[in-house]
Amino acid sequence: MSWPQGYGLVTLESVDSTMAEAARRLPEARGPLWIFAGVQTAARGRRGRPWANPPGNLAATLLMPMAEPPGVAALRSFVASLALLDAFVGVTGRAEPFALKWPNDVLLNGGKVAGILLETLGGRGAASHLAIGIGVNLAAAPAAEAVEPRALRPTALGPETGVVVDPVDFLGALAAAYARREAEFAALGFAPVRTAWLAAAARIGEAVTARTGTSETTGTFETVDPSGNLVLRTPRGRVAIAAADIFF
Ligand SMILES: O=C(O)CCCC[C@@H]1SC[C@@H]2NC(=O)N[C@@H]21
Repeated sequence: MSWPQGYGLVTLESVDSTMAEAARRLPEARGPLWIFAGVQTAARGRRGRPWANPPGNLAATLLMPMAEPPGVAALRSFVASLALLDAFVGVTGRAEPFALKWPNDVLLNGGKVAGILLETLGGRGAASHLAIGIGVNLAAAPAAEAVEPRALRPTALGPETGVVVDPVDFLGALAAAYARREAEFAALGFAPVRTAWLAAAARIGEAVTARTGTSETTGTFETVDPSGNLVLRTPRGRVAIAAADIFF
């Protein structure tokens, strides 16, 4: 495995959550650090949901120093989802079964194969680090009944494609892809990331529903704007949504 220069790596057999481990390692964190675990006993997903982590799946968090304002740093969820897409294409040799779902899920044949959880950490007043947690269903997916009623069907790379990948090998592909995408983001900003993300986006031009805690908005998925917001065309006009769960 060729590991990207400047990125540290911690490998753990078992941990509660690589997100919790990232928070514990914050005091001694210097540059970007990947934290990989073979097993997680208390993995968490977006919006406080539990995340199933059977053995053979990838669980990792990238702890990144964060120099920009939170809104810009958060665009790394698009950087990370593109890196995941690159890694999937690299290990399978196929691009067409994969797509990206706003804000940062990766789909395989329309099912969810990977999720990303972004958290800010540290600092007094302003956060000093970003923790990018990545879970990939390589070997097994949770049962459909284990996810929310309208959520996408979970799927896993091995059972769906016949491509069996060891989590450590996948991490190598992901870390290399992330380093390339991060370098592009640092040099050129969000524009090329946005263009590449939109080229792989699921359901552009189709009706989707965005659910925030209290309300739902249904509209045609037009684009993702230069701030990373989801843009829906609705009977009331165009609506830009910063954070929501999307249902197809
Ligand atoms: O809800 C989602 O789609 C995001 C899932 C993120 C899961 C990963 S697994 C590695 C890291 N550790 C955690 O506890 N969660 C993230």
